[in-house]
Amino acid sequence: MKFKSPPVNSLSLEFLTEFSIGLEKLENNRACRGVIITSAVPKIFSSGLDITEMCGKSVEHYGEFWRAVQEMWLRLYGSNMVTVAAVNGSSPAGGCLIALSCDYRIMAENPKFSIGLNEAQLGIVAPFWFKDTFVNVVGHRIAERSLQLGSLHPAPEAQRLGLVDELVPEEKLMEKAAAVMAQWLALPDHARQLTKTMMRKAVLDRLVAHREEDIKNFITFVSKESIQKSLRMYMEMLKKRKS
Ligand SMILES: CC/C=C\C/C=C\C/C=C\CC/C=C/CC(=O)SCCNC(=O)CCNC(=O)[C@H](O)C(C)(C)COP(=O)(O)OP(=O)(O)OC[C@H]1O[C@@H](n2cnc3c(N)ncnc32)[C@H](O)[C@@H]1OP(=O)(O)O
Repeated sequence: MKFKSPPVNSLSLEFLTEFSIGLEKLENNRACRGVIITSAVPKIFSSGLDITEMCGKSVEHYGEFWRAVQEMWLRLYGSNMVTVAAVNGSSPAGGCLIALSCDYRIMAENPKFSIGLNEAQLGIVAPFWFKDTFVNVVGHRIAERSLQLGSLHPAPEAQRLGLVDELVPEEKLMEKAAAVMAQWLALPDHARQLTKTMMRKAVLDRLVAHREEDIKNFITFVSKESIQKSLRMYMEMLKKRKS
């Protein structure tokens, strides 16, 4: 799957819906045992959740948007397929969540590309299931420091921390992703799938059990004037940085 929503592959409601439908189709296709996720937009894997979806919209819209974010994660993190992220550009916040939800992460070895859960920098809080996914990849201490600081880690640092599994030159990224996929697909599906479920079930079940509460929390949180102000200021900062 190649993300192609210029300029920055931000995860809008429409993008998330299409992504989830795409994953569902592949999941239901018995001929498909694995998926490599990458981007067709130069230098950007995904800029994370589309901030405009969280600014100045109705309570109903926030609820629909957050349900779509949850749905995408439940499908990807809970997928029976082998999932490999070929991270060919920067990948903050929700973009990082997508990579973290895969079975294996390969990143282009460009120090200008960064990845991480930077929510704290926007004045917002990564939800518990973002945090759980992160902890499952890098461990508690690294996740705690990185989340509190809202760190975006340049590719070499991301590899040192275990946030990505390996770095390769950008031109070799897809070749390497295909080799990793072949290695993972060499195992019997049932054994690999049951193992994956065993490792991820508790974290998936926790969101399933608290899904409606999580949506309510998101709506309450994002509707606060102080949070709206932080998000607006962040968008302005992005625009200023450009000019
Ligand atoms: C106690 C707690 C209780 C309850 C909690 C419950 C819920 C939790 C609540 C909230 C959690 C919400 C979780 C959010 C996770 C996220 O994903 S937030 C998004 C974070 N993303 C970012 O910080 C990335 C921001 N973007 C960038 O850093 C750069 O744009 C990037 C490095 C990706 C690319 O740089 P560059 O190539 O230079 O491009 P530009 O910066 O010029 O951007 C081009 C245009 O795109 C717009 N844009 C960029 N990112 C986004 C985005 N994420 N959403 C919307 N729009 C974006 C940018 O403004 C430019 O627009 P313009 O051309 O100026 O119109």
